[in-house]
Amino acid sequence: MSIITISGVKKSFSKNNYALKGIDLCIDQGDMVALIGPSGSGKSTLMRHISGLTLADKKTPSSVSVFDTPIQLQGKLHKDIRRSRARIGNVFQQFNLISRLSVLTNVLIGGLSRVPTYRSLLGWFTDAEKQEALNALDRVGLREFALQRASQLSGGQQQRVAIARALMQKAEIILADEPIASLDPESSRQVMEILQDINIKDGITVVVTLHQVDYAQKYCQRAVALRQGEIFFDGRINELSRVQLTQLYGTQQQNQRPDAVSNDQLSPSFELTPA
Ligand SMILES: Nc1ncnc2c1ncn2[C@@H]1O[C@H](COP(=O)(O)OP(=O)(O)OP(=O)(O)O)[C@@H](O)[C@H]1O
Repeated sequence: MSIITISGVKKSFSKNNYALKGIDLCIDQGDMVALIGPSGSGKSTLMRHISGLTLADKKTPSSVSVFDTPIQLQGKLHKDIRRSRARIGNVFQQFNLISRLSVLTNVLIGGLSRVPTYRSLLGWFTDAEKQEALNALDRVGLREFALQRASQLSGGQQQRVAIARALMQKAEIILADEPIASLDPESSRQVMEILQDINIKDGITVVVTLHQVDYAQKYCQRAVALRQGEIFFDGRINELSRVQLTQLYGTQQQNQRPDAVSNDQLSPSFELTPA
């Protein structure tokens, strides 16, 4: 069953310069999808359309829906956007925590949409909510850090707190935009394993943008590859051939960030289907 449906999405930030050139995409409930492609291919822009943080061009008919409820229609936010957003957890490259607050409070904030407004304004949380937040921290292996300030945690730990916050939110979809871009390999592995764990055990749909193709191959079943604002590949990741990867990353070398994967960076350890 399709849980995210994107149809006809075009986005230009300046005249005749399209970041997205008409995207049609369905993502099924329970999928773990890697959104890959060279720097500037439109991955973040597409993710932001799903959460309604960026609006499609108004000139073209387009829609983005989650759970059959529109997020945006023809470039206009839908009136029920708050309800839909409450079901989507966002994990960004920049960890997006409130650094002066404790780890526990940051996780509790994930549940704010479910508590009465007066309690959320006062920051009052029940024992049951605190226990739930501690359980979420357990899932990401950070229970013992609950009372520390978020700013005292490493980048990888902060990213795991952001995932715990999405669990507390009871998000049914997690959109993770470059969650491991600034992390070392060990922290990257931990973050990806946690995303995989909650995808498998909790059935949470995960869409993750990645620069590192090897992480996509290791943790995701499906890849959607963007190139110059268009879908270049959509299918099982083990069907993405080395030739296709060369076509994908070989055409926009001049636009790539230094940390983005390039042809000659493709590690020999990649298990690619022969072309
Ligand atoms: N707010 C913006 N204003 C102007 N141009 C933008 C804006 N956001 C994105 N773009 C442009 O849209 C295109 C797609 O950018 P986007 O960030 O979606 O690509 P990406 O694939 O996520 O890249 P990266 O992997 O480097 O994050 C790029 O040409 C970018 O410069």
